Amino acid sequence: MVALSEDEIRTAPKALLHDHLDGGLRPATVLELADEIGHPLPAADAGSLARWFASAADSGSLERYLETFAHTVGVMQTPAALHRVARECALDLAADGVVYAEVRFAPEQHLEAGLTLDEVVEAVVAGFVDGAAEAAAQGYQIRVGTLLTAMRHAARSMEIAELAVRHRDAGVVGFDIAGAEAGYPPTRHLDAFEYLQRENFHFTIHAGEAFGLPSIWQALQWCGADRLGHGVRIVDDLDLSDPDNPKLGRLSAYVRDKRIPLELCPSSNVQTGAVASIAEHPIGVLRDLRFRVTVNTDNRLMSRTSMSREMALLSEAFGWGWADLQWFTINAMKSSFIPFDERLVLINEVIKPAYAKVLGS
Ligand SMILES: O=c1[nH]cnc2c1ncn2[C@@H]1O[C@H](CO)[C@@H](O)[C@H]1O
Ligand SMILES: [Zn+2]
Repeated sequence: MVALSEDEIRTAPKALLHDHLDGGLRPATVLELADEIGHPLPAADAGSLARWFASAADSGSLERYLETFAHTVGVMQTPAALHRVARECALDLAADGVVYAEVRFAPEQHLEAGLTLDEVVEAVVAGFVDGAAEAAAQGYQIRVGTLLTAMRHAARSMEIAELAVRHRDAGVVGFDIAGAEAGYPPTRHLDAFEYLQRENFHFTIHAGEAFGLPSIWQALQWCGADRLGHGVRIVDDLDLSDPDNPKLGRLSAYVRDKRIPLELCPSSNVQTGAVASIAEHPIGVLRDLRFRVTVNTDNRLMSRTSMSREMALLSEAFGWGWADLQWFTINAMKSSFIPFDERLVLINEVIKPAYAKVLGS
């Protein structure tokens, strides 16, 4: 089968659950914002800056990959800058054919110029709303939900969880923890997760990316995560020695039985060394075993990618076609943090009719 191209995939509706606001800036915007505040950058034009982000992030280590965020977070410190980045994010995702996106960022990293946590959230949510409205005027439909992230090495998760709940009726649909995984287990933030559960709120946890099964187990069985950010190391709990008879361990069986969504991010995993190549990415076996797999971008700037590109890479590596892409898209919608009836509208009125056309039925 001929692989689907990025251009073909761009025309189909897609849903994205794992995308970092501070990992998706346009290179030209980083340059302009840095210029305004005198933030020193490692490159002087948009082309070289784009290459710098990609190659610096290509380090094989999550810790070194994360160092590149100093140059995006550094220029996102005012309401105007936050609004601009969020607005452009909505526009860029919409132009890529993304109809539903949950975009995350860590408010605690945007306080350097004196903003309050609430002001940071308000600027970002307003940027998403304005970007989505502009996209609609250009003929692209997109809905963007905001996830608030707490940094796992820091100690503000309870405050950020309360911030998320405070803004739940104004665009914030979930909570997350991110940052270096090794040495910072999810249980460090147990009070925040228990609070969110009492509030009937939704959260995902970055787990099973740079560290393995214990992190996934804690995220689910101690913290009660609704989804796993990455979760790719769940393959360590599969016995694939007999290809005709794959065996699931207790944890991987639980993840599959409970339909726990895996927010897989193929290109990001190759850059941080979590997997060797797209072709060897466990998404192939996880999809075959019918885990609740979703495809995501993680950081479009650092990976020079988009939803269409991630799906094109997978189509090429695994021979996947429109039916597979529809399955990933519906999986993502089913796993989203917006209300059930709103998910159904997107699935039945936007996603299924568009795929029915390309599938020729
Ligand atoms: O793949 C990842 N794993 C863990 N942390 C990440 C990843 N990508 C980005 N961030 C972290 O999340 C923060 C908020 O968006 C970013 O500033 C970055 O430090
Ligand atoms: Zn991430």
